[in-house]
Amino acid sequence: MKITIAKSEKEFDCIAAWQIIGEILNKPEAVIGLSTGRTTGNLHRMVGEIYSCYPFNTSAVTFFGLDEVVNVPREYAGACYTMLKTEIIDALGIKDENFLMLPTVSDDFGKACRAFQEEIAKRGGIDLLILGLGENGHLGFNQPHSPLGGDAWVTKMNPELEERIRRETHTPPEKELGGVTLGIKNIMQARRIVLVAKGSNKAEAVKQMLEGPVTSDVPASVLQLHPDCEFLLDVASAAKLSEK
Ligand SMILES: N[C@@H]1[C@@H](O)[C@H](O)[C@@H](COP(=O)(O)O)O[C@@H]1O
Repeated sequence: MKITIAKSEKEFDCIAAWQIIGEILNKPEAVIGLSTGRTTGNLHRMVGEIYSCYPFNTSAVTFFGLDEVVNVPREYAGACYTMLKTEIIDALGIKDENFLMLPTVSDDFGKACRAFQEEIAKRGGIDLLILGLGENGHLGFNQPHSPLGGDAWVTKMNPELEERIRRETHTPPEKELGGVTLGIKNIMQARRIVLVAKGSNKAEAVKQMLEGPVTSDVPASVLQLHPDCEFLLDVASAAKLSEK
C-alpha cells in the first residue's frame, strides 16, 4: 500500500496530473477513468495546462467518467459529463468517441450500464482509475452498504448532494434523482488506481479506509485489497492516520 502525503495543493495536483500524463506517455491507447468533484477539478485543469505548454499525443487515449448524475440534463454544470468536458476533455482535444460516459437520462439504465462496461472491456479494460473519496467512504456513487462485488448500477446519492442538485436544476420533489456508477467490482478490476483525498472533512473517511476493517460500511476500505493502489492525500486528510 503506497501512501503519499502532498505538502501543498500544488504538489497534490501536480502528482496526480503526472499520473495521468505518465500513463498516456507510457501507453498512448490507455483507458483512463476520472472522478468529478472539488478534489479533482484543479488536477484536471493542470493536465490541460501542461498539455498546452508541452503537447503530447492524445489521439488514441480513452477517457471515461466513473459515475454520473441521473435525471438531469447532461449540459447541467454539475453533471459529470459537463464537468469533465470543461475541466480536461476539451483541453486535451479528446474526440467524442474516446470520451465514454454513463447517460444522465435513459429508458433502460441496466442496458446502458452493461453497454458502458462492455465498451470499456472492448478497449482492453481500465489502465488507470483516479478515484475521489466521499466523506462517508463512498466511491463513485457506491454508498455505504453497496455490494462489494457489484457491477455498474443506478443507486442513490448522499442527501446533501441530492439537495444541492435539486436546487440548482429546479428538479421537483416528485422527480427522483440518483447516481449511476461503475460498481465496486468494476473499480477493483482497474489495473492501477490512484485514490485522491484532500481536506479535513475527509480525515475520518481516510482513517477508516486505510486503518479500519475491509467492510461495505466503508466502500473505499476495499482498496486495501487492490494490488496496485496509491493513496494521494494532503496533510489535512491524513491527519487522523496513526502511522504516517
Ligand atoms: N459522485 C462523486 C464522486 O465521484 C466523488 O469522488 C465524490 C467526492 O467529491 P469531492 O471531491 O467534491 O469531495 O463526490 C461525489 O459523490
